[in-house]
Amino acid sequence: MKTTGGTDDQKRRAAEAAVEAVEDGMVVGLGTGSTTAFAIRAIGDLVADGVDVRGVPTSFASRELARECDIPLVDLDDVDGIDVAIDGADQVAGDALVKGGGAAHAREKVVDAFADQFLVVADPSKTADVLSHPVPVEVLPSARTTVAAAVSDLGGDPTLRRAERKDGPVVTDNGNLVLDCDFGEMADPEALAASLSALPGAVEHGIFAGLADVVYVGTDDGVDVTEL
Ligand SMILES: O=C[C@H](O)[C@H](O)[C@H](O)COP(=O)(O)O
Repeated sequence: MKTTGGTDDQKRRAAEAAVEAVEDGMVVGLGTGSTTAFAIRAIGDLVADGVDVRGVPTSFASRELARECDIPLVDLDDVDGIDVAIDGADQVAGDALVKGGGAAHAREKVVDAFADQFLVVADPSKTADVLSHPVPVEVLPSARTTVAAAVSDLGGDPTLRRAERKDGPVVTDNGNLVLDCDFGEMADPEALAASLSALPGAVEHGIFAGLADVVYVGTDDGVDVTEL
């Protein structure tokens, strides 16, 4: 699993604070990543204590971890709604996020946007005044070059994400490729998000603008909570 600049204690504090919002009978969206992993483990502890929670995983990795933690799982098709989704971020600036460092952002966006409450868990290395983290864009394999050209036209610098332990590209859980697109500082993330969403062959991008309800940032001695 990808690691980031924050410490495990910071991530755990943020995750455990967010899990306090999980109540008996809830359907919970299970995000992806090293920070959310602490939340999934804490939800597993609730389940072990007899709390009735059903999880909707956002990736192969979150499904696997939730299974290890004996969290009952359901598909999105099987539920009328999601009460709370808990998910990490690669960068947070106000109510806008960049996600997809683990290439899970397409399914994450479906689950996080559908939830009544989307709780973001992060550490201080993720916070910024303005988003500048490269934006992952999941693309159909056949659209790699056309989307890359369109991203360049939008002022971005696209790089095909390569696997670390395989000679070739990262392939998402949906069988697609990822272009990491560096736009520098994004003055208007919502407008950029709309432009990326309009590109033929771009399945989903990692800008989550206006979706989060609460951001929990774990620090060395507590948690900073921002309600949006
Ligand atoms: O695709 C992965 C997700 O969007 C993650 O939630 C994001 O990359 C943050 O992961 P981490 O908590 O490991 O920094």
